Amino acid sequence: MRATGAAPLVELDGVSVDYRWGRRGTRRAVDDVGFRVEAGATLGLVGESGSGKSTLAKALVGLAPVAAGEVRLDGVVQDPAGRRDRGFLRDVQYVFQDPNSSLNPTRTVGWSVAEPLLALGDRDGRRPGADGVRARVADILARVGLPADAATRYPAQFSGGQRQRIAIARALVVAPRLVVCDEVVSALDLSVQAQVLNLLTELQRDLGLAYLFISHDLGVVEHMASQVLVLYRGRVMESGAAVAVQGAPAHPYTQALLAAAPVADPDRQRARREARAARAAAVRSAPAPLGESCPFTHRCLLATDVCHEQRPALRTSPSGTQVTCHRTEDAVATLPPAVVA
Ligand SMILES: Nc1ncnc2c1ncn2[C@@H]1O[C@H](COP(=O)(O)OP(=O)(O)OP(=O)(O)O)[C@@H](O)[C@H]1O
Repeated sequence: MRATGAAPLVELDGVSVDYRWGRRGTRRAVDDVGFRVEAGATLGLVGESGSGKSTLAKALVGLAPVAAGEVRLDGVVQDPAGRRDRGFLRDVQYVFQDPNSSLNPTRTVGWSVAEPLLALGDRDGRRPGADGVRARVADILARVGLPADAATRYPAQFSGGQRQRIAIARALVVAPRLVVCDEVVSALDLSVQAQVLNLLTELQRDLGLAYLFISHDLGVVEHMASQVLVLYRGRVMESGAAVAVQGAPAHPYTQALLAAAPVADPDRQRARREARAARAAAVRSAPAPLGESCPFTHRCLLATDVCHEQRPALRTSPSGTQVTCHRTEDAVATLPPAVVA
């Protein structure tokens, strides 16, 4: 492991993740993606289901193995196989879409919130005594807006929004510096979503937290993040300041996401047909690799031969974002007024 000077809090550089596919094959879920998150800042990760958002975040925290590239915390390169030391696990916490995945239904809320503190200890590596743990749990539950007696009750006695607050408290009890928020409001009603988003904003202001904020909804991401990274099929489509990506999207995929227009996906239809054929032959094989083309080609109204033949490099778009698109000049020129406004 090595440290580099004046490093960002978290940095991923050219990260790829492969999952096992069939007996011997692998499937690339994230392909050469990089980003950085500075202390106290929020980076939004956006893309439709299956675009690799969670996989990328899991590569950060060591839950998905890194096949290529580097994950760094404070400039220190992390183990590609996923081992993380206690310091990392305190510094970087993960909140999932479903709070039930981190809350034990048979244990009190106080127990679930205290557990990471007991497992990881304080910053000095020591476990606080019983009184210290109780005080910390009470403080953190109050911070997330739960009543004082919440610690003695069970998860089932709370609403979905309150359970997500408990999951956030559980992440915060070890005083992390960055919290991965993975679709944390997707399962909540709209009014409860707004309350939880406001809570996250307040916590960031009060505690100086950084967030990696994951959502399929560009509107929600823009509300939370100053910087945005748009993923599709494991690759970066566009990145930049949230206002620029939202206000003048320079990639046809970002434009489609914003317009929320249902776009036919021949890629998926083809993949389904191939899967059916493979099942029929009782042979499992990896899907055709993306190869040297733009992965959005088959859904893109602007695609030409070059899009099928050459993988677009990351470059600056006319609207100032970073984009991987051969046709970005035309994409920006043809922005519908509703998107530009
Ligand atoms: N453990 C796994 N083994 C094999 N393939 C996986 C695994 N986890 C995810 N994948 C595949 O990797 C790709 C990216 O999945 P990922 O969950 O990262 O996407 P996502 O953008 O977070 O989508 P969602 O919002 O639906 O979770 C998908 O094709 C998915 O099927």
